[in-house]
Amino acid sequence: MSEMNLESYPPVFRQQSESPHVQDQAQAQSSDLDDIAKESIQEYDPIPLIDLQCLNLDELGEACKHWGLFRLVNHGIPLTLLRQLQDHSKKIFSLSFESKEALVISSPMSYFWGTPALTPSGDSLSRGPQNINWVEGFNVPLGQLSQFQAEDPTIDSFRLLLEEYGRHLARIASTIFQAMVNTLNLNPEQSKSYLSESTGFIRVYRYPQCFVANETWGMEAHTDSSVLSILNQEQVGGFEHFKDDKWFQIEPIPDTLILNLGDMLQAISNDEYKSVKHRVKPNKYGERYSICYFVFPAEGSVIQSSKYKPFTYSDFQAQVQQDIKTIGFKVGLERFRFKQNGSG
Ligand SMILES: O=C(O)CCC(=O)C(=O)O
Ligand SMILES: [Fe+2]
Repeated sequence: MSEMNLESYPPVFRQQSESPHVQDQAQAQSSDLDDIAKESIQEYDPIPLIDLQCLNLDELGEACKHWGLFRLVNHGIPLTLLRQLQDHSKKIFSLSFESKEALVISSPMSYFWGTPALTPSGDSLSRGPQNINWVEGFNVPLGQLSQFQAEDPTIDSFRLLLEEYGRHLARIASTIFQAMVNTLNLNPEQSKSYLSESTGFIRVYRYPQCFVANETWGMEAHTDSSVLSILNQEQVGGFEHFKDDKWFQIEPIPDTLILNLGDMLQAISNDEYKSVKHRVKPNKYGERYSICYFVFPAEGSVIQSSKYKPFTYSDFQAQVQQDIKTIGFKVGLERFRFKQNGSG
């Protein structure tokens, strides 16, 4: 078992054994989890591989249509940058819980735990204790980073690494999106506003070691609201995707990226491509780290689709936030789908 630095964990995650408090929370969730766990397949699924240096549009189209995600290689991010960012993230997560809270005060970044659902300003959306997700993270709106100079050297070098990483991710997302516009035969002019680099943000996550790993989620099943999401998971796996009514694990392969299609892309593609359902399993034996990038349509850009009422990403986000607050979960695209005619 790895050594734990409990002081660095948000208090809710500090139990070293199954305390009654955690058991209560876990029991509230367990019937849901039991249902899902039964379907879970404990084997790795070889997801499609896409080479960014020689993009094959047919393979890209197939991966988007049938999988909703793929592994990206030859992405052009210097491995030293990736390592530095991973090492720096670990260092920051190992600080005490209180220091992490203090670190982001008066910065555009926010620190959160227990849920990945945040308000547009980066605060956790309040949720009941029964759906605590075993995760903590930093939310980093890339567009606001350059105006911000931190006095604290730890956070300032973190900022510089994130900015550089963000530029690479923006390049990768634009290249892939452009290729998708071609495979889908979308109007290139209209599609320009469907992906805006300035909307990009990064989430750096740590999934604390978890002693009730069979009874809770690192991150519960969801689809991303983005156009595209690009993630890097370190050695400890736990990322799973849903395909053909089954859950599959995705093997962590160092230096590769996983690209997920989000809800906005599903709408833009008239449901030709699907946003992929995924989740993260917590780990009993060690901590898991991941770095995820999300990118969205330009502010005010109206998504025109044959399947959905015209809407902007802000309309979508407002609806998601309202649903999480009122009914406890995201309904997503179904809120915007045209009603079908007839009785069928
Ligand atoms: O941590 C991961 O690997 C996935 C995170 C994720 O799915 C999300 O932030 O939407
Ligand atoms: Fe996600």
